[in-house]
Amino acid sequence: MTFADQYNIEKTLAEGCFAKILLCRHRPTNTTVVLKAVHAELTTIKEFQKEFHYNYELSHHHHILSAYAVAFQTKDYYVFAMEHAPYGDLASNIGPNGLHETACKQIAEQLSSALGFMHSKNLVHRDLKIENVLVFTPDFTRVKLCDFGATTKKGLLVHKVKHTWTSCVPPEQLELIKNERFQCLPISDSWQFGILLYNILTGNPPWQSADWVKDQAYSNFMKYEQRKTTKVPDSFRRFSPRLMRCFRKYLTHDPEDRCKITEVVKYMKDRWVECRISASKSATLIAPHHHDQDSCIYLNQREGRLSGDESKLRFKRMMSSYGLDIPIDQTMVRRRVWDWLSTCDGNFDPEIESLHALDMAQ
Ligand SMILES: Nc1ncnc2c1ncn2[C@@H]1O[C@H](COP(=O)(O)OP(=O)(O)OP(=O)(O)O)[C@@H](O)[C@H]1O
Repeated sequence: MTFADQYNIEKTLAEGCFAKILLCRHRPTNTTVVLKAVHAELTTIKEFQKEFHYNYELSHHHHILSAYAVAFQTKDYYVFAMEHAPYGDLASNIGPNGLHETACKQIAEQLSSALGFMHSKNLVHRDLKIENVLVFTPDFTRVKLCDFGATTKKGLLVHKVKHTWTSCVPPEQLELIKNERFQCLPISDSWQFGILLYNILTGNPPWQSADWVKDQAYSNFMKYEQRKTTKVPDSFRRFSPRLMRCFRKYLTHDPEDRCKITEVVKYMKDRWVECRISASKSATLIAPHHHDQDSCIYLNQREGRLSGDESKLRFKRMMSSYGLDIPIDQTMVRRRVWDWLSTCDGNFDPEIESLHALDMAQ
């Protein structure tokens, strides 16, 4: 058939090398659907049927994208229909500094449930990344796993997934030579889950590739994970010891030691991100006693990407959003910030902290 027989194409949501994702209105039922149109030249009908079949059969899980019982072929495409995710994918929802801890916990819980369900059916997703998680509510209380193009039965021999980020490839697969096949196992999803968790918490993957020879960030983490050093890698220093324990289990270099996908549920009641103020060399760790995580601020972040002027501007904007408008009475500001910080932590000692950030506002 042709698209025009039954569908009005309203928008192209995404277009990759292999497929187009189209937002459409199905005229006979007047419903909005998304059509995944896979280039017939670039895939086999068997591969298309496999993706559609897995997606459709897994659809009844609350956190797996629903595919409808609709598949057809046009001149150029194999097509199947699915529900529309109104807020797009996770990649387009994460800012440069990642998401709030509460949102990350919700996402982690939902995805571990979806992947745990797949693993219970002896299926491995194999392409878990932020682009393959769709958002249904703006507060992330409903997200769903999508793209079952690489999904494979546990134990089958497979090639590496093509067209994915190197940061998502588990170390045991990086080490393979070209075209070498390996056994498909659920622990590769566990690895990708660990990477995704870091990615949503910080806005970036933890390293470029899990190659301990070429990638310093990975090599640092691997030494820590294998207890060759107690030094927490810089890029993980914002996390609590409990979350570090969890990361160690997901991102273990040796696949045999890697945890099951659902391990993360054991860490839901723990604090994940610690509140650090690294304004001076004697940076104090401030762990608020209450659970209002919005009160966590990172002043003068080590990884800060802003130039001095941008930081000043941003800081001024932040102060004015708290009612401290410019021109600022610095003594007054300092006193109010001290007061606020001491309510966060009884141990806070204003003598020790220089709060360099305040000087930036001057
Ligand atoms: N049902 C949907 N609702 C809204 N957006 C969607 C939907 N399905 C897919 N998308 C968007 O389209 C993008 C690509 O979808 P999908 O991963 O299924 O295609 P793909 O060609 O297999 O991609 P790739 O091979 O690059 O992983 C998603 O990252 C998402 O942004």
